Amino acid sequence: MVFRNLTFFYRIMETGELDISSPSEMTKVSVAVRVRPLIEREKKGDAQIHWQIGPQDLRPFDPEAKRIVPNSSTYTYDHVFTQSTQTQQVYDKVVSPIVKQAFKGFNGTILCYGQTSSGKTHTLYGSNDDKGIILLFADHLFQQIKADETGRQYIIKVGLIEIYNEKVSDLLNSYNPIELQERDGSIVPHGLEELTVFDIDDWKKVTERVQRERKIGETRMNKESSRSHTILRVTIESFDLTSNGSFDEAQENSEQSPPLTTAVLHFVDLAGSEKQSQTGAEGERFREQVNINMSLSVLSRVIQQLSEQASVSSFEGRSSSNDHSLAKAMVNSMVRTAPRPRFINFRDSKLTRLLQNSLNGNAYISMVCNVTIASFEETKSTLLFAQQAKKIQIRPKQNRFSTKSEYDKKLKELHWLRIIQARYKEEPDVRFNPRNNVPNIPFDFFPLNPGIALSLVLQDHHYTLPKEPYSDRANDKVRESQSNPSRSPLLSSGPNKNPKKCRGVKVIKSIKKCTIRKHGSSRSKQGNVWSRAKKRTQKRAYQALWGALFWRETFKISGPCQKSCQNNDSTFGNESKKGDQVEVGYRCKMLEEIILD
Ligand SMILES: Nc1ncnc2c1ncn2[C@@H]1O[C@H](COP(=O)(O)OP(=O)(O)OP(=O)(O)O)[C@@H](O)[C@H]1O
Repeated sequence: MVFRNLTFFYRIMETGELDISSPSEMTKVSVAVRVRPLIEREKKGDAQIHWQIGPQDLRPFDPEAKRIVPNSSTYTYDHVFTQSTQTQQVYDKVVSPIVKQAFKGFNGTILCYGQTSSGKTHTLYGSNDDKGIILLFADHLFQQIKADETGRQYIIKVGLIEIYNEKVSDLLNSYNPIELQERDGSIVPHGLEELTVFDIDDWKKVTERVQRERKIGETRMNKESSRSHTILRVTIESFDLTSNGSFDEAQENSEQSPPLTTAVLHFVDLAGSEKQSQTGAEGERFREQVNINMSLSVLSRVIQQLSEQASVSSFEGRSSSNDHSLAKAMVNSMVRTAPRPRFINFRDSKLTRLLQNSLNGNAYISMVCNVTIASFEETKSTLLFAQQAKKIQIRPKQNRFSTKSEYDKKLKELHWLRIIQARYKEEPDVRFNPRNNVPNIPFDFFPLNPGIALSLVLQDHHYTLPKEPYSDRANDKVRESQSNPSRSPLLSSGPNKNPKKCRGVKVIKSIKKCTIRKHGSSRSKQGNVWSRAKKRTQKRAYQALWGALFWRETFKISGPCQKSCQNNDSTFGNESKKGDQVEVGYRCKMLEEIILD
């Protein structure tokens, strides 16, 4: 045990890298400090140098005496990046190990922290001559997917959450409000609509939107200061389709590659803490500043509580592995007297509530603390925060799914997405400039809600799936399974053991009805709620209209339904010929599932 720990320790000392090769081990948050170059404002103001940068540390520097402050503390971190470092180097050391783990189903969080104008946004979003982490991540992600020769399939979804004045909203979807709900002990952003991205071009379109929609404002310290915290949430789902869609066969290989894993990555761009005297904020800017500072001080408190908790549990860990009774008694008495926080104040701000799952240990965390050597107090405060964060212990778990129904559900989603992708590939403009008299539909109306789209398209008709909707290696498997219904992951075959009522035709809505439908109408008579509800309705109608056109082209109309399922009392499949049985069963099943969604 001692030997293993020592090896682990030396590996960190040698490489300076976070070791996340053995996921069951408790590990620590990886903390890096990035020093930005002096900016125009500082150069003009004859800024003085207050910090000396070492290979892995920073020390206070006396600009008058031109030497390190005697007897001062040394602040040491996993990595220290100097003014000349490009973000690519930051990415390789800090983010890349987390992304590699995400491909195996482990969550990750990359958090940029620092005072206002210290370089957080630059690190995440970059500039013309220095690509930011978000774009470097996308390159890495799609390269890795392309290079995967195991036949695994991936679904990538992106959402953008903004916390502005303690209000949480969906930045890519008309600022719809997001509610933070607790489900099975995890915090879920309820109401967040994630976009599916298929390639790097999609990704660039999303990040352009992010840059446009982020709330920025000018202060004395920064011309483009973030006025909100933004969290880019990326979900990577990966499937093993090598077993021809058969869950049992996939399970057999599950040790090396589980049939279905999912990982959530958060890229957090925090607004920087600010002093009113420095920024000169007034009115709305001042209100924003108060909220930013409040949520950051809660974050600091939470980080401190978690680090105290980690010290207590490491005492406990040592005491249990030590057999010497006197030493054990001493350590136990220290543990009893050590300050153990009764609870962690996650609920005190929306930011900490949203990051609760990650900070609580179920995610690999890397923090990039941005500083400038031109300021003493602000940089010291960031360095102290980073020291606390270093102590937090984490033990992420692999998110793997093990039930057949979860697997089948995901396969079906993958199938739908592939159809959309194939359609989109043939005609890239269709996603952004749909034709057929539909005015410009903003990007966030995609991917369309298949339930609404189908409900419109299927009003009078039944449709058959195109025979060859797409062509690539993994999709051949799906096609193969379609031609062999007994192995199909998507279609039900043979006599239906649990016949259900066909509800498809009954619940279909017309476009008109959909347009006038009001969401949240129970509270709709009061001010904002009404207009928000109206906005959503309008969006949904657009979505539906466009969806109808989209699907009408994708699916072939096979004429009005002549089959027994048109009658609401009948059960699907029972009275059809053998050849029809699968088709009708699938159609009805799909309708029922999607419309009730
Ligand atoms: N590594 C860097 N190289 C070159 N310029 C940088 C670097 N980091 C930051 N800057 C410049 O410093 C200024 C402030 O950076 P940025 O807006 O990223 O700060 P911030 O921490 O996000 O500030 P705020 O909290 O106010 O939003 C910008 O002009 C940016 O271009």
